[in-house]
Amino acid sequence: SPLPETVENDNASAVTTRSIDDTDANRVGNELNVQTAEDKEIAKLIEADLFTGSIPVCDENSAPGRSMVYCSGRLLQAVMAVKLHEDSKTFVDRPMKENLTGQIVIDAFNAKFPQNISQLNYSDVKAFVDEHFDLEGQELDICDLPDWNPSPTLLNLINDSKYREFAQDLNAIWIQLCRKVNPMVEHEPERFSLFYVPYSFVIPGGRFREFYYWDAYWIIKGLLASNMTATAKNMVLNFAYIVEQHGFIPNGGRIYYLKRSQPPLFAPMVYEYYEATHDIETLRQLAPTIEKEINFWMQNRSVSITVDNQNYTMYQYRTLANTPRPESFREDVTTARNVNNITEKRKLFQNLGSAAESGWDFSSRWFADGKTLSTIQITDILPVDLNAFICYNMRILSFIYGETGQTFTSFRKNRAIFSGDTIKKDAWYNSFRKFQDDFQKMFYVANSSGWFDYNLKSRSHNVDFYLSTAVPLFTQCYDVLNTRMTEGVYNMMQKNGVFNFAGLPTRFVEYLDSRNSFLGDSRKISNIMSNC
Ligand SMILES: OC[C@H]1O[C@H](O[C@H]2O[C@H](CO)[C@@H](O)[C@H](O)[C@H]2O)[C@H](O)[C@@H](O)[C@@H]1O
Repeated sequence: SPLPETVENDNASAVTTRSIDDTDANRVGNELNVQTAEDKEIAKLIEADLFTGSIPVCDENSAPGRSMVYCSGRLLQAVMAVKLHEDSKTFVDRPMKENLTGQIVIDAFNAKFPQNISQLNYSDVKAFVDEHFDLEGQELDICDLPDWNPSPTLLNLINDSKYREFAQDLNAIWIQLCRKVNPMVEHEPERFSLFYVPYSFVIPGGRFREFYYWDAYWIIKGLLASNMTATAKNMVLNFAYIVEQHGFIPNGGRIYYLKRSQPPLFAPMVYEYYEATHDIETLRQLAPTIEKEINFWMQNRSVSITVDNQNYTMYQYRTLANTPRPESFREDVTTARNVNNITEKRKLFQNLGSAAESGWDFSSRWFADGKTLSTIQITDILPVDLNAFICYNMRILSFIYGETGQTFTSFRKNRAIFSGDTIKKDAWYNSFRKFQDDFQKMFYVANSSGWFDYNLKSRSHNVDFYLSTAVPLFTQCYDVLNTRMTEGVYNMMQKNGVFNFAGLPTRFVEYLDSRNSFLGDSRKISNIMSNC
């Protein structure tokens, strides 16, 4: 049966009353040292060789000196087998103590514990980890947001008192969520799973102590509404720094996210920032980095398919990593408990990681049977939302090059010869127009009046309602003059009862496993809808 992920502490308000290193419930783990029959079974599954011949979530190339601690290996397995912490993420967020490196810690661990992982006990592993690791989150400093204002003008102008108070409450949360990476992470990266970034930023909060890629888009929109343009700029510059370091933006700010991203919203972030500030210098500086980021998706997440004799290039959430996610290691191994074949197990781990890349995590949208997590098959799916975001990126890139673009360089045979940015503006616009047409043919199902995911195996659309159907409206990946179509989409949503709630449902389904389920964390997608 599907195993819900740990969700406690998973919201920003959880941080309002505690300090950064007071991570309460996560500390408990298996403290009573009582191993149930199920714990023993899981420990056996965890000790199996899940790494030889696999693609781990990070390795010595991408995370030298610490991949063997945070991404794979016996210590990670031992911590998960004894259930050291209630939340698997806690361990992989703990820095190694001063003067230690991954190799030193692993050598010490292997010397002390040569026996099988499933024979280890909680107290011994806990003593070892406490001796070699600091508490989670200690490498992040709490910071001040110099552009924070307790009473931003724009928010005070909201007429409806409930919305106004809500916006003001939200504004008050920013100061609690400011983090800056401690300089020791830059100087001794081998001790940490955290990435160094140069500027302060706003985190989602709770167990999410680091930056998250797609969260940052909505955080930045909120900051801009609070007139915090300097903080918004810092966040955008951090992402640019990350793209220059890694060639893409990982899911979140830690090395165990190095093999997957999240919905591509870097260009939209910069666009929002530019619309609010008209800071053309920053736009000019960031344009090549934005292009680099979108090229990551084009080179690593595209798929060519032929439908009705027409060739298409579309995009997928699809990590290559095929080992359990370190921050959800126990959970992933448990999900795969009934899968014995190692190839099938790896396929399942790859699908779990790919679902995490979608930002929706474990939506029934990805399940072959619509209800069971272990039937997850996202790598067989072309998702509407991702492709609509790619479409948006192309359009924004054309816009950016239009803004930053100069003039022509010379006249030749009475024709102006354009160079650089102006050519890029046209090239990206042409890509956008072509993709917009292909997108429409690929995803729009006229009988169901909406855009729906396409399954590459069954070669059919999933016409169940999901709020992802609204993303093309937001990114305008359709012919905006076709009002009959957009009215049709609106009526389809109304018929489905989508507007009968205070928020918008992500999906109508009983399977409530994850954060992004029905009326759970539909906040991001709801915001998309309210912007249409
Ligand atoms: O630890 C489990 C998963 O947690 C993250 O996903 C959820 O939180 C993110 C931060 O708020 C959010 O961006 C995402 O939409 C949520 O589903 C993380 O992003 C996952 O990769 C991770 O496996």
